[in-house]
Amino acid sequence: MGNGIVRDVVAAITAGGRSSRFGSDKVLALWEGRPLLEHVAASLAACPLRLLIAPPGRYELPGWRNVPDTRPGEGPLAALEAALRTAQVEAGSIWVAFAGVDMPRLTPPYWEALAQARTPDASAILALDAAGRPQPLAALYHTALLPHVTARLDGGERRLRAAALPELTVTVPFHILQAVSPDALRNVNTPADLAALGEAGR
Ligand SMILES: Nc1nc2c(ncn2[C@@H]2O[C@H](COP(=O)(O)OP(=O)(O)OP(=O)(O)O)[C@@H](O)[C@H]2O)c(=O)[nH]1
Ligand SMILES: [Mg+2]
Repeated sequence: MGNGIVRDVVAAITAGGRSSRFGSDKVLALWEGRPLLEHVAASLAACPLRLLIAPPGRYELPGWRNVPDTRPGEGPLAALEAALRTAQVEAGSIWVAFAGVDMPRLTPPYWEALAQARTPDASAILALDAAGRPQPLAALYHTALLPHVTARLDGGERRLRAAALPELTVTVPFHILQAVSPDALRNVNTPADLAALGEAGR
């Protein structure tokens, strides 16, 4: 990954959604001739441990370990719990780069910019979008958050933005990310979103 700055991060792509707005499985939808899943995976290819959070056997991604949901069908916050748990078991206390499958414009420099924003106290690093809102997908989460995430899930919470503790979260300004990785936060929810993605590198 570029200068290798995020080699100490575990990669996790969450791909267990229903694609209900897309109308067919968006994980395998093609952009520039390759499935969305492969674009996101390419942005994290340098991470030594790579996890694909999805139902067993649904997708094959060489070099990526399939990790089933601990709470199947319960959404991306539950998928983050599965990712943090596996990362902790395999690698101990560590950062996890957590990505949606539907963000094909993510790049290694995007993740490097988040990684550079890490501080000793922080447990989440979130990008700010153009409107200044923190983005819970395509973010870094530390395994230290696992008890908090589990407790929120046990309490009925399902929103991914409940994962980060505000006082322990670092945000990265939109303009910094836009400079190194244009349109990295573009998210494909509908076929129209896919058509509007444009061309890589622009
Ligand atoms: N592992 C796992 N991933 C999920 C789950 N629900 C959503 N995701 C993933 O979370 C990311 C963001 O979710 P959405 O954009 O809402 O995707 P989606 O749920 O497939 O799409 P909609 O049905 O249209 O909401 C995508 O990468 C999804 O695949 C789940 O229950 N388990
Ligand atoms: Mg959804």
